[in-house]
Amino acid sequence: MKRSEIRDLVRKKRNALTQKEQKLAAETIKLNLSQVVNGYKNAKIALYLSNDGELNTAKLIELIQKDNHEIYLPVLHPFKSGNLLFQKYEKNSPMKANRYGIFEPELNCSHVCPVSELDIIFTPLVAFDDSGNRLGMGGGFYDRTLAKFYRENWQKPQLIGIAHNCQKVDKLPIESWDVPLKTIITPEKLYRW
Ligand SMILES: Nc1nc2c(c(=O)[nH]1)N(C=O)[C@@H](CNc1ccc(C(=O)N[C@@H](CCC(=O)O)C(=O)O)cc1)CN2
Ligand SMILES: Nc1ncnc2c1ncn2[C@@H]1O[C@H](COP(=O)(O)OP(=O)(O)OP(=O)(O)O)[C@@H](O)[C@H]1O
Repeated sequence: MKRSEIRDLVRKKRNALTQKEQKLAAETIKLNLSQVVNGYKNAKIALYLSNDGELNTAKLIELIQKDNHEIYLPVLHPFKSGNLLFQKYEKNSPMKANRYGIFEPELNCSHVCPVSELDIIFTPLVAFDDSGNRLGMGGGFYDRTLAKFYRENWQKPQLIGIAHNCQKVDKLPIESWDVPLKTIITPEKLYRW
């Protein structure tokens, strides 16, 4: 199957999850989330606001904030097209919908954190495979933003994918620019490669 076909198929699957299934997934994944965040103190953690049937991250963000970590959200880069910035998110941060209808903090350069200073980036994904390869929404945003940091034994930030169990496929066709993940959490399992 082509990447675009897998993307369409898995997006349909996750959008077909019922509200009850979504709620259960968001509750169940908390344990695996705690496993990967445990050990960090006052960390800088990038997450994202869910869209398109993604596992709902609202409660996960609250959980992480309660533990005294700082939360950062992706903001579409205003002039470096296809790249992301990560900006601090607090309860009262002014927000606006981006061109995909996803809410992001209103750009304020003094609240932007360089990628190299983030401890963890939780990435959204559409599909993942047995080897930790990741397929996203097709914008190349995370791949482009992380490309300059990616090398063997890269330690920080730790990249962790979040997905529903139904987003796993056997094998993804990979491209040279794909940044693989070493950790993915689903409600069912914590994958490490
Ligand atoms: N929750 C969340 N936030 C995220 C991402 C994500 O995958 N999930 N992104 C991860 O990179 C970036 C946004 N990337 C996105 C890329 C495409 C579409 C999308 O809905 N595409 C439409 C076509 C829209 C159009 O071009 O007008 C579609 O495919 O139906 C959404 C987000 C940054 N923020
Ligand atoms: N490091 C990079 N440099 C330049 N172009 C890139 C880079 N990474 C990805 N792209 C471009 O972005 C486009 C989309 O890539 P791809 O389909 O892999 O995105 P994705 O992983 O699904 O999306 P995302 O990372 O936003 O979740 C491709 O046309 C690719 O050429």
